[in-house]
Amino acid sequence: MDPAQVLQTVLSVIQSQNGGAGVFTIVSQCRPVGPGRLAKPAPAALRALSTGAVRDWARLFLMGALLETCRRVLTKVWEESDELLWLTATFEWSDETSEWISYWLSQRKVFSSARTIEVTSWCYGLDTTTIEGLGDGGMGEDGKVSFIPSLDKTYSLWYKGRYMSVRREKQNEGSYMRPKQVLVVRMLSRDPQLLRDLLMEARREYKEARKDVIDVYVAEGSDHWKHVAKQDKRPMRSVILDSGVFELVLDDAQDFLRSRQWYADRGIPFRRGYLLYGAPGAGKTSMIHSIAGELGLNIYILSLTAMALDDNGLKSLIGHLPEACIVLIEDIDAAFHRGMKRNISDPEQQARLLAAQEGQQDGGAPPPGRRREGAGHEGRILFATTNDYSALDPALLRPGRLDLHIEFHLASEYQARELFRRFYTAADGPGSSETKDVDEKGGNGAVCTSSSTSNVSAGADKEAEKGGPQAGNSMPAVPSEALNGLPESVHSVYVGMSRKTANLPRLTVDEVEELAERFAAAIPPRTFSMATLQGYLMAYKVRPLEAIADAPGWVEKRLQEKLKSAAGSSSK
Ligand SMILES: Nc1ncnc2c1ncn2[C@@H]1O[C@H](COP(=O)(O)OP(=O)(O)OP(=O)(O)O)[C@@H](O)[C@H]1O
Repeated sequence: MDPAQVLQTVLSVIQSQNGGAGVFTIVSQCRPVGPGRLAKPAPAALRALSTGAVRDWARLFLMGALLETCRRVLTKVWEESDELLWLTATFEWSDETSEWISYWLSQRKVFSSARTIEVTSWCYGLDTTTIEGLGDGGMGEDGKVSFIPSLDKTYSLWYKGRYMSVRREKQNEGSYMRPKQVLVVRMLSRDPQLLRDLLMEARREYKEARKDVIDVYVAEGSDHWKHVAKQDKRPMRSVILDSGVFELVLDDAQDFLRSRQWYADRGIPFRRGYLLYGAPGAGKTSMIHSIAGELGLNIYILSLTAMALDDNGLKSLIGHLPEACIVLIEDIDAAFHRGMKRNISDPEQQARLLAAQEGQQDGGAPPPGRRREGAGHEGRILFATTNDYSALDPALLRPGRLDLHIEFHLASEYQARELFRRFYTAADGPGSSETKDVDEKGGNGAVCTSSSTSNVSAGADKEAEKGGPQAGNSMPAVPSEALNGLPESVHSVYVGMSRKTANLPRLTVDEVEELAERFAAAIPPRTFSMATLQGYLMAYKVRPLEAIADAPGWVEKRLQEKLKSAAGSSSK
């Protein structure tokens, strides 16, 4: 028998048993075997449209509709109950708030007991967990590694007696279709205060853990600041400047940060810009880092030469800055010197944008979720540095753009003496106590006139830092003439000191003072940069007496080199 016929028969039987409830129709795709065709398909098709069949279709349809409705109702109820029962907060992974939560988590048991975790030696600005035994394994600073939540993994824990979950996941909502990562925190509670408490607690712990460090970010693309370094705060006293310069800038910046209302009342844009210019290696960058530490602000470095940014890109980057931070543009002359054409259209616009100022004013309102601190502490401070003041576009120098222009000079006698003194004073030794007042000091601080400095080749520093023939920790006998006139105690400290104990010689304050005087007397003022002097002393790390003895020869050699290079460049 034709298989189709067999099937047809079976189905007819089923249909008759069902009283016509289920109707199945088969249209044979097979070619008829015999001369006859498939037994009358037309009645089957007609049967499919019979009253019973229509009723069955309707039933089927109704059942489907019912199921779908149930599904939707349940989903809605679930969503509603979710809203009712849970608190949910989403943190952008690239935002600092995520770091607060990650750090807070890292201090909880959840990470020590988790079976899946992401480990990185890159600290994301965090000192989270130390794994013992990794200290010498090159895994992060002091063997510290960061534990961060794994992607798409949910971590559960209890907060103030409430169940809470944390999940790091990707969302396809990032700009330019880049998926963005978020940290989703959920709490089984109806009290939103709980979430605020968590946030405050996480922030407090995070800030406490980081009170001695600052973060450095660089611009990446037009909408992202990449964390590149975590630095210990540089003590103010380690930057030796002419009297009053550091204090002038620090006081001004502190005053600015406290004056938001003052600016608002007078309709003056809340911004402050400083231009540090002058000799290379004079301490411009060092001062900015130290001031950032004093103000507790992170540094955002904008490299205008390295990035092909147009107006919009720059605005967008500025819009992605936290409201309280330091923006640093190094070598601003390279980006905007006279006559140089950038993508950014007019110089006025350049200056406005370079001031890296209020997002609102430039139309670049900070996106939601950016850090907002107490109103009194908000404010971005711009530092721009240059070695070539005269090359700057006048638009950048107009009043109201970069408010204070501070000139940095080559080392004065005072600076040379202070450098020596601090170099050879043990941090915990007798010389570490309050430094004495020194009579001779440099200029009066902020200078707005043109620079009269001469540049020193950076190569000099490098050579000295490499150590040259004298570098190293070996302790040859100190030339006796270097000891002439020095107190006995000093002799005993240096002569025959073993390599092992040759960390930092113990000298009394007076002894260091005396040596520092002699060093400063050997260095002609305003001739070498502080970086150059530091490089020289590095080669005599634990040999201050030799540093003094060799200084005249070194100065002579350097001066001759300078003369030669000056003659070479003038003959060209
Ligand atoms: N005034 C200073 N006090 C203490 N150290 C200094 C001083 N100036 C320079 N140094 C040391 O010299 C090195 C270079 O200094 P820094 O980068 O701050 O100079 P700079 O003026 O920014 O140079 P450039 O203009 O070339 O960028 C650093 O290691 C720093 O510690």
